Amino acid sequence: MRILVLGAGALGGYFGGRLQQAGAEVAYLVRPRRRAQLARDGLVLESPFGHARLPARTLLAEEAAPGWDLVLLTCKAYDLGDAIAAIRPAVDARTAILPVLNGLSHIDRLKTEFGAGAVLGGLAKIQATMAADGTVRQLNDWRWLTFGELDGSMSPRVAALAALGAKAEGMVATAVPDILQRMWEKLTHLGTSAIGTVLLRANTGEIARSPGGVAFMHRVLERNAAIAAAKGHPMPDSFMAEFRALFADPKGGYATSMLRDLEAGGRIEADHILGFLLQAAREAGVPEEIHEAAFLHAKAYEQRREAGRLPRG
Ligand SMILES: NC(=O)C1=CN([C@@H]2O[C@H](COP(=O)(O)OP(=O)(O)OC[C@H]3O[C@@H](n4cnc5c(N)ncnc54)[C@H](OP(=O)(O)O)[C@@H]3O)[C@@H](O)[C@H]2O)C=CC1
Ligand SMILES: CC(C)(CO)C(=O)C(=O)O
Repeated sequence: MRILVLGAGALGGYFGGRLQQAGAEVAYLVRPRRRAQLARDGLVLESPFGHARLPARTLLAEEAAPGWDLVLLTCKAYDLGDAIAAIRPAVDARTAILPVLNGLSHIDRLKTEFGAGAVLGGLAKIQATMAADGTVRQLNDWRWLTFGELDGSMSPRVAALAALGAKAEGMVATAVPDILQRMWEKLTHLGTSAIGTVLLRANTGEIARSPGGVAFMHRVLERNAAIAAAKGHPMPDSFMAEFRALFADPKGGYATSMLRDLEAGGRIEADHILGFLLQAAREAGVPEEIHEAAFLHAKAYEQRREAGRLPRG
């Protein structure tokens, strides 16, 4: 399978590297700074499933050309417009586009840009980060890449990707017939985690050990589940039980990529995740004041970051 990975950051580097190890022909569509890093050091993975240093073939946007079975889209939501422009010359009639971004609204945007038939649904349950030196670090044993056709069919192309993923160490690649439901479950999970960890600037264990912390996280979870249900995607009981337990665990050390980005003084996906959920809460008639506070907190952070007034680390 010929795979073009847009971005070689945390998720692009990790899953691209694992698929490359499994035998796929992989190239990374990157910007000049990352290209230089990859040319110098290779793609460096540090992972509980084995470290690796892989040769990485890179392309810049102006070098992109057709001939790919799959584009794995791994940018942050705030880079989606540039990423769409970068992959456009690489997409032809046979190319499937698999986005792993958190959130949901990118799916409609990609359908509008490339046609509904080109776009798969996808989500990643993983905790990974890319260090300043370009090392891609997997932070725990989460390693799930889940994807599917938006119409629910089990097509040859999703079966082929699942078969390739089955050969890869350090990842579990699963094709599912209900990817939109799974994406709503991921948004309910991530949205609750992001609202809690970003608003309170703490991981789930630190929150759970604070007075009222568990009740607060459970309230956010219930509200996000109510939003998803109003959009036609009720959360299964097993999902609610799993996440109630996770948010109640005082020993948990669970944080989000949004908190990591914010603490590093980086850009965050405030509009795409928190703004989307706030709007959805309003549409669903779900009490919105916690969503409003989380979104406002993130937007005020963006103001302060843009003004160069973040504390020096
Ligand atoms: N990290 C995690 O643990 C998880 C992340 N996610 C989601 O996955 C998505 C990706 O996150 P993550 O991998 O952490 O992000 P990163 O910031 O680590 O990686 C994104 C990469 O995309 C590259 N990129 C963006 N635009 C372009 C472009 N136009 N051309 C070439 N490269 C581009 C960036 O390159 P450059 O370095 O040049 O800016 C960057 O390296 C997000 O939506 C996130 O919410 C989901 C689950 C877990
Ligand atoms: C849900 C979670 C926390 C892990 O997959 C995530 O998506 C993120 O950190 O962005």
